[in-house]
Amino acid sequence: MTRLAKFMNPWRVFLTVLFMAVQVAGMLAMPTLTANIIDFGVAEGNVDYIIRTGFYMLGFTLLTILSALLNVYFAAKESQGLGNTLRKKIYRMVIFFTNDELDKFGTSTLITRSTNDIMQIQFVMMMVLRIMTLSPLLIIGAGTMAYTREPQLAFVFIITIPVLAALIWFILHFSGPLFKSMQKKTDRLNRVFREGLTGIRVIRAFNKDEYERERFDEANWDFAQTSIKANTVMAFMMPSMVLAVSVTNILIIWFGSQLVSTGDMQVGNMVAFMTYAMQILIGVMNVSMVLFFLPRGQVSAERVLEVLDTQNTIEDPEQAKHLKDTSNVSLRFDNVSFRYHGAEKSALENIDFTLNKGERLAIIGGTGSGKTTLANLIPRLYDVERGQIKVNGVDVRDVEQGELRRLIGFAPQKALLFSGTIRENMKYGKPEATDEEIWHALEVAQGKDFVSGLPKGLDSRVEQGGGNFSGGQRQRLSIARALVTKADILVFDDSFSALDFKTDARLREALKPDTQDAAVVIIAQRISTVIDADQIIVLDQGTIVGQGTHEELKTNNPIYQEIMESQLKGEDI
Ligand SMILES: Nc1ncnc2c1ncn2[C@@H]1O[C@H](COP(=O)(O)OP(=O)(O)OP(=O)(O)O)[C@@H](O)[C@H]1O
Repeated sequence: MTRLAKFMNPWRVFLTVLFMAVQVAGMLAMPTLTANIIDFGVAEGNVDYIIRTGFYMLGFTLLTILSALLNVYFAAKESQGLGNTLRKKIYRMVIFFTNDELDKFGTSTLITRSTNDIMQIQFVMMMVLRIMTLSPLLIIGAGTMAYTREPQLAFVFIITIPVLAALIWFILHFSGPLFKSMQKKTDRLNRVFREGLTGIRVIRAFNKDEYERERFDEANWDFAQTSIKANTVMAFMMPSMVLAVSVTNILIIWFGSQLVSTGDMQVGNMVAFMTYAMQILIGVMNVSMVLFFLPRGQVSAERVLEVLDTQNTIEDPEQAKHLKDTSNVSLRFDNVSFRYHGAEKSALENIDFTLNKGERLAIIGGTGSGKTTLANLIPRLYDVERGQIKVNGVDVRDVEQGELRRLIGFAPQKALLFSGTIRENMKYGKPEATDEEIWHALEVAQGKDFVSGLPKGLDSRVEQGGGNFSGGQRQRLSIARALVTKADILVFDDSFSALDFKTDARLREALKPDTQDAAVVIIAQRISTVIDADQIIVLDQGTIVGQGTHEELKTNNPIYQEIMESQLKGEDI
C-alpha cells in the first residue's frame, strides 16, 4: 500500500489528518466538560456555570461534527481520487500493451484488477485515512486524559483491553480464512455466470440449460454458505465490544463508587472516565478492523502495481526513422522467424517475401499454420524473433508505431465492432471521413445494400461487439472500416470466410480498382479467395511450403493441390 503514496495528493491527505485531529480534540474535550458540569455546576447548584459550559459543549459538538464532515469529505475524495487515478493509469497502460503483455495477463484478470481490486484499495484507503489516524490519536488522547483525571482507576484498562483484543483476535482468526475463500468463490461465481452468458447459444443448442443452472446454483449456494459463516463469526464483534464496554463500566462503577464514597473522587470524574474508556475500546476495535483489512488491500495493491510496473516489450525507437517514400509502397519479410512468449516451437520460420504497390499477396494454409501470426507482425503487434520486416525499405522497429499503423488498414480475423453507430465505426481509422467515402467503402465491401436497407442507414446502432449483425455483415463492415482509411498496405485476415462464394468474388473484383495504389495481403482458407492473387504463399506449420501464382502452385505444389482437392473439384478451377 505504501507504494501507492506516489499516486496520492499530499494536500488532501494533510487536510484529512488535520480535520481528524480537530475532531479528536473535540471528542476528548466533551467528557471533561461533562465532568465539570456535574462536579462544579450540578453538585454546587451553579446555574451560570451549567449554561456557560453547556454553550462550550455545544460549540465543541459543532466543531467536532464539522471537522468530522470535512475529514470524511477529504478522505472520500482522496480514496476515490486514488481509485480514479489508478483506473486511468491501468487503462492507459493496457491500451498500449502489446499482444505479448495481453497474453501474459489475460483479459479477465485485467478487468478484475481495474474494477474489484481498485475498489478494495479505495475501501482500505478510506479506512486507513479515517480510522488509522482517528483511532491511535483517540486511544493515546483518551488514555492520557483518563490517566491524568483518575490514575487510581487506570488499572481497569490493563484488564479490559487485553480481553477485548483477545476476543477480536479470536473472531478475526476464524473469519479471516472465510473471507479469503469468499473472494475465491466470488471469482468462481463470476466465471460460471460469465460462461453461462457468453455461451448461452451453445448451452441451448446442446440442451444443457438444466446442467448449467445446477452448476450456477451450486456455485451460488457455496458462496452464500461461506458468506453466512463469515458474517456469523463477524456478528460476534459487536456483542464482544458491548461486553468489553459493559465489563469496563462495571469495574469503573464498582471501584469508582468506593473512591467517591471515601471522597477520593468526584462523580463527574467517574462519568468522564467511563466515556474515555469507551473511546479507548472503540479505538482498539477500529484499529483491529483496519489491521484485518489491510492485508487484503495489500494484495490488491500488488495486483494493480504489477500491471502498472509492466514494461512494454514493444517501444518506439529513440531516434525514429520516417517512412518517407510513401508514393512507392512496399512490404518486405526478410527471413522472419517468430516464437510466442513461452512457446517451445516457432510459430513462423524463415518467412521471406516482397510485396509491392498494386500487388496482391494471398496467404493460404491450414488451421494453426501461422497465417494470423504473420498478419499480426505487419502492424508490429508482436516483434520478430529473427529477421526483419521492412515497410518502404525501413525496418518497422525503427519507425514510431503510430506512423507505421497509419499506413496500414487492418481487417482482423474476428470482425469486432464497437458499440455506437455504423458511421462511428466506419470513421474509427479516419475520423474525418465523409459520408461519401464511407458509402463508397461499403459499396466495395458489398455492404452498401444491407446498410442502406436499414431504417437509419449509417446512423443505425451497433451493439457491443456488433452482436446485432450477422457474421457476414460484421465482416463486411470490418472490411469497409479498413477500406475507409485508404491505407497503403491493406491486410485482410481471413476476412472473407463468412461471405458466400458470390459475394466473396464480387468483393475481390470491386477491390481491384480501389486498391491499385496499395499493397494488399489477403489471408484465407478458401482456394477461391486466393485464386486471382499475384502471388500466393502456402503456409504449413509456420514455414513456406509453396510460393507462386495459382496456375504454378496448381501444377507443382502437393500441399496446395491437397487443399484444392479438399475444397473444389479440380476441373472447376
Ligand atoms: N497468443 C498465442 N500464444 C501462444 N501461441 C499462440 C498464440 N496464438 C497462436 N499461437 C500458436 O501459434 C500457431 C499459429 O497460430 P495462428 O493463429 O497464426 O494460426 P492460423 O493459421 O491463423 O490459424 P487459423 O486459420 O485457425 O486462424 C498455432 O500453433 C497456435 O497454437
